[in-house]
Amino acid sequence: MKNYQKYQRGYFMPPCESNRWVKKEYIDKAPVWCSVDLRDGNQALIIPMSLEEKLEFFDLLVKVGFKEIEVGFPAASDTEYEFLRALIEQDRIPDDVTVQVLTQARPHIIEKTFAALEGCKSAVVHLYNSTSLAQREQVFKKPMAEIKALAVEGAEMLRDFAEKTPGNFRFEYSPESFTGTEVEFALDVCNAVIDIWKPTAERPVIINLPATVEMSLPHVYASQIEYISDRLHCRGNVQVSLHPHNDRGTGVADAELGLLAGADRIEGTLFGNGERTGNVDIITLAMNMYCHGVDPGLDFSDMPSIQEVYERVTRMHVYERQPYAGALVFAAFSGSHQDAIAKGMHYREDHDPEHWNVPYLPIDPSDVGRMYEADVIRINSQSGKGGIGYLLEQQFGIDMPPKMREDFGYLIKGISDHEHRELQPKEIYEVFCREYVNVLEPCRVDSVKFTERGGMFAEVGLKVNGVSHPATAVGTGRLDAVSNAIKDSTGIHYTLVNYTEHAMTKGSTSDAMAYVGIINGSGKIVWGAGRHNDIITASVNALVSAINRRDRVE
Ligand SMILES: CC(=O)SCCNC(=O)CCNC(=O)[C@H](O)C(C)(C)COP(=O)(O)OP(=O)(O)OC[C@H]1O[C@@H](n2cnc3c(N)ncnc32)[C@H](O)[C@@H]1OP(=O)(O)O
Ligand SMILES: CC(C)C(=O)C(=O)O
Repeated sequence: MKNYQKYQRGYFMPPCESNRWVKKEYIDKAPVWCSVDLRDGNQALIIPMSLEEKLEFFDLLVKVGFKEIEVGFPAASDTEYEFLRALIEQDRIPDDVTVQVLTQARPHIIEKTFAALEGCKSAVVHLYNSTSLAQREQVFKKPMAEIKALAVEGAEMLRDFAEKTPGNFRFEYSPESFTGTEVEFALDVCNAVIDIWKPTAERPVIINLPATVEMSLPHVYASQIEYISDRLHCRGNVQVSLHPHNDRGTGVADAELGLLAGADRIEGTLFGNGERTGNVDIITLAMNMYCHGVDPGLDFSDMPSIQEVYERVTRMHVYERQPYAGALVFAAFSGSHQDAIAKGMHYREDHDPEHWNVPYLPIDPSDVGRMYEADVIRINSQSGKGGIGYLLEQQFGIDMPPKMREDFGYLIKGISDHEHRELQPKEIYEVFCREYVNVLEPCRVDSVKFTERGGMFAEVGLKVNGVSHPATAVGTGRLDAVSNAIKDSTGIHYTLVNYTEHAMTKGSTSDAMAYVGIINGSGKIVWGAGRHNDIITASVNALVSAINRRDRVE
């Protein structure tokens, strides 16, 4: 990367300190949200949305709860124009939703914009012109005064057209390329526009300060916002709006620090679609507030359907690691994360079900329509006993003793490692059943009869390789008696060290599951499990399974 000297910082710091925002800790109330998916998002697509697709997306935005929606640039194309006409003529704009349209400061474009708005009950008309040093020098080739005049003339045209067009119109002005504009100049232009529009409490004006291209660290942007916000004319009747892009990957930080710096409103898109690296992702912003306990005023509780519509109509793909929405953002493959999540979920159930504080999961996946079963604990060679055991417990009601979880964990990791793939819960369950449960060859017990004779006496109908080995013995309990009988009759050496059992809680079954651990001839612990609707049979099967598996563990 030898060409770095080609670049220089192109932003402008405010002329005096503006950093009160630093002392604020978090965003304590939702801003006014404006979706620009149908305009900025749309103008960045390889194939812009069709009219039908825009209608479907509009309905989705309304459902999510947006009250301000930039529906397009009606002078740009027939589709943009017709889309706004369809919204108006088909009466598809709910009373509590305001549509917004974008226009350049050019008479024929403004005229066409107002023509498209005919019959619209209320709208925000959004005027922009670029004010940056680079655009003044290279694109418009005009000095500051002429650029300001362009804004002023545009503002006057909007005012005049609004006066003669029926409807309730509010105005928005963007000094486009704000981040490359001298801050005092941006302020001067914005104030000149405000002076023309004369905002009132009933008809406030929006001043939108876009990070058209992100050029600085987010704290610089925040300082610029605070400087301007403090000095705007009629500030009480002006909404300061932000429109961050994401060129440096810090669009969300721009928006958040900008809100701390005094902004009232955010323009952005779902999943951060938009020009180049995109507009700020409103889902991330809203969910960041949500997980600080602040109501964002937007509803993302059915993220999978939102994503489905978005991907279909934009032909974009939601990245697997996209905050709050990506397919993998709640997934834990690694053992220590899974273990902590499993323990955290149990802790929550037992101690504080009202609140969420589960390690590694900043929000409860079910709040955005994601499933614990499918989305959280996922098994591959990085996984551990905690997660694997938790998965079997949650999905199949298998609650192994801790030491057996370890044994099974290594078995599953090994399979995933050798096959080099993720294992699905059902496969894991099948391995568990195949490997441990009711392993009844070469030994099997077909019948047991217990009587009390100075201890528990067992008569065991034992078969080894299909040959009957009737056996009897006394023990301290039923399982001990059966175990002694098997040992005496077969000469197999082992020590029974662990026994647990539980009723199966998943599925419509009255089965019991029993687990037995024995120490084999090499001094290693070997596990077996037994499943049956009779608890004694389940426990005998668990013992026999462990005995039959004893040579599998070296
Ligand atoms: C940062 C943003 O996202 S801004 C929004 C950008 N979005 C879009 O541009 C999508 C929609 N745009 C379009 O469809 C077209 O550009 C139209 C219909 C608006 C205009 O089309 P055309 O006039 O054919 O072409 P074009 O956009 O190249 O016009 C450039 C001219 O407009 C001027 N211009 C550009 N922006 C503005 C503005 N905001 N206000 C006034 N004049 C402007 C340029 O200086 C240039 O002037 P010149 O003809 O004297 O050289
Ligand atoms: C029109 C303006 C707000 C814009 O889209 C931008 O600056 O990115």
